[in-house]
Amino acid sequence: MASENLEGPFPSTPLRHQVKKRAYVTFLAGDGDYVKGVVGLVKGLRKVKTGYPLVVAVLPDVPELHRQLLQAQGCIVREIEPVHPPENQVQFAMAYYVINYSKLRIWNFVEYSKIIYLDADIQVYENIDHLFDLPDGYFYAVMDCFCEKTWSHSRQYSIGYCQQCPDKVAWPTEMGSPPPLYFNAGMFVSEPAQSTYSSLLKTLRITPPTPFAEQDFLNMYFEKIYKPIPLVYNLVLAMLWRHPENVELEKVKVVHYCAAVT
Ligand SMILES: O=c1ccn([C@@H]2O[C@H](COP(=O)(O)OP(=O)(O)O)[C@@H](O)[C@H]2O)c(=O)[nH]1
Ligand SMILES: OC[C@H]1O[C@H](O[C@@H]2[C@@H](O)[C@H](O)[C@@H](O)[C@H](O)[C@@H]2O)[C@H](O)[C@@H](O)[C@H]1O
Repeated sequence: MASENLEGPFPSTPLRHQVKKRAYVTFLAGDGDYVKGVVGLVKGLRKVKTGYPLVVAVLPDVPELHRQLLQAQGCIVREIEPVHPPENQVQFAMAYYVINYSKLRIWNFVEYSKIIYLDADIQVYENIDHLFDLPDGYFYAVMDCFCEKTWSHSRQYSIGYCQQCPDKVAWPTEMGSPPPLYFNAGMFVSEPAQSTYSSLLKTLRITPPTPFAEQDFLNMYFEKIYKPIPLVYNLVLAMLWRHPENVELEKVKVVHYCAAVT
């Protein structure tokens, strides 16, 4: 007997009566070790007794064996097509990050009313399901840090300014307004919607790539509705040595083992 589809939505149910669901989402590309990160992520979410599934958005190059491994761990595996930045301009983004534009596909997961996105190099140590109850209509994420060498291309880095300690080196008035608050795109809370998804892709087509690829793009796109949440929800490791005064380790719920340090 075919396994019963318990996932829904069920075609016979009129849309207005379908219960919109919530899910954690991560992104997986290639046949390398990131799949181990996803296994660690789903085990961590299970250990903290989350009430929601983990959906893994996989690019076509993720091997069947890795997909089966993730399904065996209870993940919902959904194949997505890559998203490419505007033609012939990809050189403006750091090559390592271009693959991450494909994260934009998750706004098309419209069977979910709200998602919490987590990179595969993230581990969850305490339950964060309550973030799903944050007010709708905003984009929630943790502020990033500009002090790593990966930021050496930026004005912030050149003058030693960081939003994590805005009083240490003040933004010079002669350089105009300080940059808007900037989030790390390895963890965020957002609401998939067809309108948002279409607008993201349409806007991307006319937006030249920049060093941090989709992270820069998402910061620009969601700037007006971005709401910072405490760093306990996405402790980027570099914060430990760049801004230890901002870290209360015993309160940290989510740790992000960013590329620059792994
Ligand atoms: O080859 C890759 C590169 C990236 N990713 C996914 O994209 C996320 C962001 O990339 P990365 O972790 O390298 O960025 P970081 O936060 O470390 O700068 C990863 O966590 C994975 O979920 C992937 O699956 N395969
Ligand atoms: O494609 C751009 C990426 O930008 C972010 O990673 C960066 C950022 O955190 C910098 O501030 C660090 O200096 C750097 O090491 C780190 O790789 C996101 O975590 C990742 O998911 C992805 O969006």
